[in-house]
Amino acid sequence: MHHTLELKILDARFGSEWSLPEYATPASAGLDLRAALDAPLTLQPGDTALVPSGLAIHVGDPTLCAVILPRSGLGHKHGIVLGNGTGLIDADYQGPLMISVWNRGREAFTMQPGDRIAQLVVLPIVRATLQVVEEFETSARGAGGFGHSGVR
Ligand SMILES: O=c1ccn([C@H]2C[C@H](O)[C@@H](COP(=O)(O)OP(=O)(O)OP(=O)(O)O)O2)c(=O)[nH]1
Ligand SMILES: [Mg+2]
Repeated sequence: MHHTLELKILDARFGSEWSLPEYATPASAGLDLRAALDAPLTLQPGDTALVPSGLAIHVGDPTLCAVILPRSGLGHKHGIVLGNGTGLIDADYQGPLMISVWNRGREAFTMQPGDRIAQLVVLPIVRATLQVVEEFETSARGAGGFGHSGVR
């Protein structure tokens, strides 16, 4: 599936110092987002900062959304993940794309302006109509959950 994503450049360093987000390989799902910072920013363990991406996107199509996800290497090796777990970008959002960066690790971490700190993924969305019922049709799982089937 392909979508043309409208993008506004909010930070003039894109196009000169920094390249725009791009897919690293022909089958990559994520577009890396940069920290559009004016100066290096150090996050102490446990700290969170709302970092501008320097970009705005308009997904437009209500059957799509975008999500901001951690980068694996930063998340696993340095504990740099997202303060909101996953950032959900609604298809009608047109404001600045912001990245909530959380240092869940045990050591301070410094971001430099332009560092690729998270990634953007465009996903299909099913919008549901809620239908109130008294009973559900019986399913194989029923109400079992939260590990009720054990680990082996
Ligand atoms: O990591 C994120 C998460 C959200 N957003 C923007 C896009 C999204 O469409 C909007 C609202 O996000 P969400 O609905 O998750 O936050 P909320 O706390 O419910 O705010 P609102 O009351 O504006 O919906 O904020 C970002 O820029 N970065
Ligand atoms: Mg909301």
